[in-house]
Amino acid sequence: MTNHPAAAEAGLTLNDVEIRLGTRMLLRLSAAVAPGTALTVMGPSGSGKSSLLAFVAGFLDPAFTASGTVRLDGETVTRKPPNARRVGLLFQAPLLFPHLSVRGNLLFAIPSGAGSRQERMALAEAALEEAGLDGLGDRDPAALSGGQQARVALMRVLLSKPRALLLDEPFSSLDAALKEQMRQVVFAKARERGLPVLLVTHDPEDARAAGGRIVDLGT
Ligand SMILES: Nc1ncnc2c1ncn2[C@@H]1O[C@H](COP(=O)(O)OP(=O)(O)OP(=O)(O)O)[C@@H](O)[C@H]1O
Repeated sequence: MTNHPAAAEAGLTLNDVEIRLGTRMLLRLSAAVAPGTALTVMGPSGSGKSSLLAFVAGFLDPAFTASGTVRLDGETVTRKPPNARRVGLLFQAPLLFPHLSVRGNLLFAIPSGAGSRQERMALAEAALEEAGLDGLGDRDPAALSGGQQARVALMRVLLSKPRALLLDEPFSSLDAALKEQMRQVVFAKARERGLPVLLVTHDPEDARAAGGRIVDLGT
């Protein structure tokens, strides 16, 4: 059997990533995040956590200078535009489109070319069911609870078939019980789908739930 180099490098790889703001070195990081595992990045406010996610996703503000490489499943994407990278982002707020129904939000995420309209509808329905949201497809996102909105946001990002999940304080707006529930759901689904996760958080409980390595930019 041939040992294909790309296969040996499944997941998200950061090589010698350096991000500077003017003359200030914000961060230096090399890491390999295997499919279904997580890397948690912690550190004080202003240490560059969100900038790291922006660099990996391809939309780092030009105020920063960055070097190093980002690889996804062996493909170097450092110079590719965000849409060609196929990474999925989840932020503190669910950021659902308010003018689309819940189903519309899910359909919007499905890559073009993912089958007929009927097949796409079936994917959206399956996602609603998987998230325990059956029967809520016609609602406006604003008519859902915070926990339900968070689950729509998660299913929307998973339907986009990302090669990695980038999470920026994804649970911080949820109350304690929901927070724990969403942690379980998000990391279980990432493991199930074999997605590498890059998590930025202030909360050690998020890091615990994610498992895997923790990098502290403050030390
Ligand atoms: N567009 C920008 N132009 C100039 N400076 C910026 C810009 N965005 C962020 N910064 C600065 O860059 C530094 C790193 O910001 P970043 O948001 O990456 O930190 P962070 O660790 O995610 O912080 P927090 O935990 O508060 O979200 C901060 O000093 C911030 O003020």
